[in-house]
This record gives sequence, structure tokens and C-alpha cells, in this order.
Amino acid sequence: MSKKELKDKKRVSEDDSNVDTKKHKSDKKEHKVKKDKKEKKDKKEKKEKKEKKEKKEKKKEKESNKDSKIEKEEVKEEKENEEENVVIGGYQQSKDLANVPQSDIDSFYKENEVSVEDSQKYNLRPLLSFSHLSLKPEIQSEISKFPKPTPIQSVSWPYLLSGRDVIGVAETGSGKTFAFGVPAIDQLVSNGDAKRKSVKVLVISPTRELASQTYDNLIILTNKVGLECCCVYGGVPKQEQRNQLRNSQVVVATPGRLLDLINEQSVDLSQVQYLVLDEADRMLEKGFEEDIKNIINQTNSRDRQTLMFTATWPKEVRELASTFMRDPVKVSIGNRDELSANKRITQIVEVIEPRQKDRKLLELLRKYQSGAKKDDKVLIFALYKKEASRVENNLKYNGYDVAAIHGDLSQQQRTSALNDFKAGKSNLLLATDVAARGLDIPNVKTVINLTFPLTVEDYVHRIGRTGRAGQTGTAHTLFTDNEKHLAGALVNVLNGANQPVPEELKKFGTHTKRKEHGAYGAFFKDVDMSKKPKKVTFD
Ligand SMILES: Nc1ncnc2c1ncn2[C@@H]1O[C@H](COP(=O)(O)OP(=O)(O)OP(=O)(O)O)[C@@H](O)[C@H]1O
Repeated sequence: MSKKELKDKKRVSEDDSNVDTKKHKSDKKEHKVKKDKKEKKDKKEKKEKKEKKEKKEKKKEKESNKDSKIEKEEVKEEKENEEENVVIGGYQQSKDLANVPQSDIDSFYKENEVSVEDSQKYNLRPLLSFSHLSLKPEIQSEISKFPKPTPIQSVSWPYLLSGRDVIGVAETGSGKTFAFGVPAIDQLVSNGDAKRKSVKVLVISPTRELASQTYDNLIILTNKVGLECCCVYGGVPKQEQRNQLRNSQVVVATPGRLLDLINEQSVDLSQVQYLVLDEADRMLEKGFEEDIKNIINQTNSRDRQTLMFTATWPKEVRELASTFMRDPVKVSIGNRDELSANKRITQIVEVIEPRQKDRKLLELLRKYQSGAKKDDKVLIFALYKKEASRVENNLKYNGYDVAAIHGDLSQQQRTSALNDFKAGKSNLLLATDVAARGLDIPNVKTVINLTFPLTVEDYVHRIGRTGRAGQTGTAHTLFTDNEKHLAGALVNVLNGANQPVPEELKKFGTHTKRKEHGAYGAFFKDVDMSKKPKKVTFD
């Protein structure tokens, strides 16, 4: 081998070795990069996993801890991020509802004068059809007998199913019973432990008749899903109620009898998840306030969803209501911040002398119940049972077949009078304010207020016995000097419903005083005003 060849070989070999070294170096480097990358990736995955786990735990904790406002805010933010896939608590917005154009939602709000006050701004869309909600099939089939949800149902159901406390204010006869009843029972079934025999849903009603009617509505639903429902009110024996309470998950009750049964330890309310005050403003008035507090204290506030439904929501009760509720959503239909009546009711107000009442009543009955109208149902309101008894006798004397509901009658007489009137066996019913709220009597064409009630809220409820579920009706009111302190508030209600205001009524001025009645001044002197509504008028 020549020197040159040797040199070349050496160089090649050096080159090779250089290449090897370089290759080795580069392999090493590559390996290191790969290793680093893998480590980085592992680290990242680990971190992501940890974050995901933490987030999941946090979310779970947040959802279970309804007390914290900040955490609720965060749940709400997450809800917004999930955009169309709105899932909160037991509520999942359907795809169909998510696809409804916003303009349709806006028109719905506008047409129905919907207002939703929610400090947490959940902004849940109203259900425009029953198909926008997936309830238990048995419940869905029951309510699908109606063409679509009423506005209070449309707006309140998503909030109720998402677990929020709700104040629902909507006109008389607008389907509030199912507004609170359907989500209560549907959720009870979803929760899985519904079969356990303890009271889970408690509805409190101001009168025996209303409690009984609400029970009739709810038992249709509970029967379908295999739950037990019972009704507890005074004036009837207790033993059967005691037995039923032991087996019922859903209870409708009047406050007096319920407290009785609580005191003798026949009922345990510690498992109540869903508490409804129906006719909530009435339940929070002086006569009921203490009873309601005592009942609510028996429930466990942490696990309780609290609902208040009514057609009238006076400012006086709002503060007390808030002490029983947790950051409620207030849903109102039809501009209800001002006291307002159902606009499908024609309201006629006549100012007369008190002594003209009896003659005037006979005249009105001839007007509203003769000729083609002879079978029309007419409901007459008196103020107190003494007046009711006297008028009942007077009508009978004049040949009218009148049924009556007032506190001087036994519960059996009250029930049968109401049932006959509901069924159309009698078409004239005389009642005190015991029948003013909530009673859903088919086809009442006319309400006559023989004596004006103690408050204008009661007036709105009384006349609401007609014009229900989309129908029309007439309310004819006799107004005297004795009620002049309520004239201003009545004028506002008439104006609010575009009804004529008689000049004689305007003459009384616009001053409004609450809870007094000139015609019964002497009677009032003997009575403790704070207790009277409960003792005299209601259950
Ligand atoms: N979605 C619906 N569509 C049509 N009618 C309905 C619907 N839901 C309930 N109703 C009917 O409307 C009527 C009035 O309902 P409900 O008694 O619940 O009224 P309300 O709002 O509670 O009245 P009130 O303020 O006088 O207590 C009932 O006969 C009920 O069956």
C-alpha cells in the first residue's frame, strides 16, 4: 500500500469514525429529545388528568353545595360554556328547544308579559311545547291531554327541575297547580329513593276545599308512577289521616291539622325535599304566619326546595317569604308587580247604599240566571258566615235552590255543596272567602260580590273563580261607603284590566287602607285582628 493509499484509508477510517461518533452523538441527542418529549408528554398528561380530576371533584362539590353563591355562579358559567348542552341538576334542555330561534323566545316573553328575576342569571329558555321536556312517560302522557304548557308552566318548569327555589306569580286559573306539581312528582321518581315511605313533597293550602282539590290533581300523577299521596285537613277524623301519612311520599295539608299531627308525632317532615306554599301570600299573612314557621321548622332546610305560588304577591309578604327561601327565581306572568286581575273577566262595579243589597241581589240573579242563561253557574260572595247564613235563608225564601259554603256548616255539608256546584247539580253557590282562592269550578259564568272582601287581593282571587283556563266571565261587585278605604286600590285593578271605572267609585278618592271593614266595625271590636282570618274564615 502506497503512503498515499494509507493516508487515504486513514482519512476514510477517521471520517467513518467521525461519522460513527457523530451518528452516535446524534442518536444520543435524538434519544434524549425523545425521552424529554415523552417525559414532558407524560408530565402534561399527568397534569391534565390531575386537573380534570380536580375539576370534576370541584364541580361535584359545587353542585352538591347549593349554599354557596360563588360556586353557583361558577356552575352557571360552566353551563354557559356548555352552550346548547344545558344541563343543570335534574334539568336537561332538549335539542329541539335549543334550536328554537331566539326571536320566537323573545315573542313568547313579550306576548305573555313574562318577567324572570334571577340573581344567578340562569337564563333558562321557556318550554314552548310539552315535547321540549322529557318527563317520565306516565306523567308526560297525563299532561299531554292539554295542548301545550301554560305560560307559568313553560317558564317555571326548567328552573324547578334544575333545583331552584321559585316564586311563581300568575293570574287566577292559569295552571299553577301543575306548575308546581308536575316537576315535584317527576323529580321524586328520578331521585330513585321515592319508594321509601317518608314525606318528600309537602303542599300547604289555606283551605280544606283547596287542599282537597290539589290532592285530586296530584293523585292522578302519583297513581301513575306508583307513589302514595294523601290529604290532611281539619273537620274530619284524624285516624285515617295518621295511617295514610305513614305510607305517603306526597302530602297536601292545611296548616292547622298538620300542626296537630306534628305535635302528636304522627308525621315526620325531616325528609321533605319539596315544599310548596300554595296561595303563598295568604299563607304568609298574620293569621297563618306562626303556623307556617312552625311547620317549616320541622323540615331540613339544606335538602329542601321551596316554592311559593300565587296570583297576588303584595309587597308586605315578600320579606317574610325570603326568610324561607334560598336565592329564589321569581317568575311572573302578565306584569304582576302591580296587583292585577285576569283580563278576560268583565268587571262591573256598582256603588250602592248598604240597605239596597238584598233587593239588588235578586235583581242581579234575574239578570245573570234567567232565560237562555237560566242554567248558568253563579257564585255569590258574602264576607262573614253570619251574613252568608242570612242571605242563604233569604234566597231560599225567594225560591232559589242555593248551596252554601261557610264556617257555620259541617265539613260534610261544605264538601257536598261544593261537589254539587262543581258537578252542575246546583247552579247557585253562596260562599264566604273560604271559596275565594284556588277553587277550580268548571264554567262559573258570573261572580257576584255582595259584600266587598277585606282586601283588594281577595277581590282579585274571588273574581278569579270565573274566566279560568282561557275562558271568559263576568264579575259584578256591589260597593258601598263601608269599603271606601279600598276604592283607590280597586280603581287601579279596574284600570289595569281596561275596565270602566264608575264615577261614584272615583268620588271616594284614592286612599287605600288594609284589613278593615266598616260594615263590621262592631264585630271587629270583639276580635283579635291578627288571628281572625284563620279562625273565622279559613281552616
Ligand atoms: N297546560 C294546560 N293547558 C290548559 N289547561 C290547563 C293546563 N294546565 C292546567 N290546566 C287547567 O287549568 C285549570 C286551572 O288550573 P289551576 O286550578 O291550577 O289554576 P291556578 O293558576 O292554580 O288558579 P288560582 O290562582 O285560582 O289558584 C284547571 O282546570 C287545570 O286542569
